[in-house]
Amino acid sequence: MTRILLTGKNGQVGWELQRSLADFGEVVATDSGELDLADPQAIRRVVREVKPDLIVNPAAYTAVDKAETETDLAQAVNGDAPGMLAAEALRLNAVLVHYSTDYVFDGSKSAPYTEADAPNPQCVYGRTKLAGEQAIRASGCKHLILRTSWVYGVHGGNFVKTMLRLARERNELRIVADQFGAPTWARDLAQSTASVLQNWSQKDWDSSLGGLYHLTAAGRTSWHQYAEEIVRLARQYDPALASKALDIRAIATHEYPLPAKRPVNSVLANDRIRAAFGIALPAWQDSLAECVRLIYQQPVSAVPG
Ligand SMILES: NC(=O)C1=CN([C@@H]2O[C@H](COP(=O)(O)OP(=O)(O)OC[C@H]3O[C@@H](n4cnc5c(N)ncnc54)[C@H](OP(=O)(O)O)[C@@H]3O)[C@@H](O)[C@H]2O)C=CC1
Ligand SMILES: Cc1cn([C@H]2C[C@H](O)[C@@H](COP(=O)(O)OP(=O)(O)O[C@H]3O[C@@H](C)C(=O)[C@@H](O)[C@H]3O)O2)c(=O)[nH]c1=O
Ligand SMILES: [Mg+2]
Repeated sequence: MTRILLTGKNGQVGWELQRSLADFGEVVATDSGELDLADPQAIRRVVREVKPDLIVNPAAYTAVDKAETETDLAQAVNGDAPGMLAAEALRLNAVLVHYSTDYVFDGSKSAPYTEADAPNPQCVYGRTKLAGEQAIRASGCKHLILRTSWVYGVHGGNFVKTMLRLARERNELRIVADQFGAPTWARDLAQSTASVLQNWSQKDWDSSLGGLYHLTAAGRTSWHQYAEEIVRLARQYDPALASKALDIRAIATHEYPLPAKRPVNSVLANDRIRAAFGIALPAWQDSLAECVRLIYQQPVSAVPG
């Protein structure tokens, strides 16, 4: 039986992984109280106690704007902890699965980014996430780094839930229309992580299959077009929204100033993971429709607003 140490069990992806990984092995799921990734001693102690065959690390410091000022904590969790998990994985001959972000790119490329494109992060969050990737690669442990983008889900905070709340509260939304990416459902990520592991284990963890992969929903959109689709879907389920006149205005990035700079284009090409493991995620609109349906299926108290 495979023993799996999971970090960040209450995050969007961590929550979904608790279920998806259960088919693959025995999951020891931890939150930041049980395993504080800002504490190197705790990392060593917990990994040595659990003695996993597999470490799956969706935990991260994900507050993109706050990271601009809380730089040390972001670096500890995103930049340093992955290297320590990797060093412990190497000692145990365990496999490390880690998640990274489209925000490692500067966004100046117009075509989708491949794994071979040079990262050039423009914000602290992106820089610390890149440091985490590099530490894992340098460790020599067997690993997968899955770079994804614009993650949303039923569980946890995300852009979808923010839009559902704002759509109720306001008559006008102002959303940037000049940044492009691929909104990716946490459940799709968790399920494909489990499929990749299943597939890789059947190939006896062939080292040549490890490394860096882009894994996002298919297609591309802007935050503005994404917001329009979220509201369109929500109108089917929310009587208060169904007939409400709502102006969803397209604005430019400079009209919505934020501390952290985001990439203009961060669409990721998924060819490599499809070739290696036969994995391809659905179009972003299809998964979004399913997720919005599930959000409204929750008890009323769980629906934002
Ligand atoms: N969200 C997104 O849009 C994207 C995310 N990613 C990456 O995907 C992965 C999963 O993201 P997502 O699920 O959205 O993240 P969330 O923000 O939903 O969850 C992050 C989790 O990390 C945990 N965490 C934060 N600090 C610590 C700490 N010091 N020690 C232990 N755990 C900690 C949090 O736990 P607690 O609440 O207990 O603090 C939380 O459960 C991350 O690596 C992220 O960088 C990549 C692209 C897009
Ligand atoms: C709430 C809001 C946001 N926006 C803009 C700001 C920003 O450019 C864009 C997205 O805003 P958010 O702050 O929700 O998203 P952001 O925190 O930038 O999301 C990122 O999170 C990290 C963790 C990642 O790894 C990235 O892939 C990405 O998902 O939408 C508006 O234009 N109007 C609004 O009302
Ligand atoms: Mg955010």
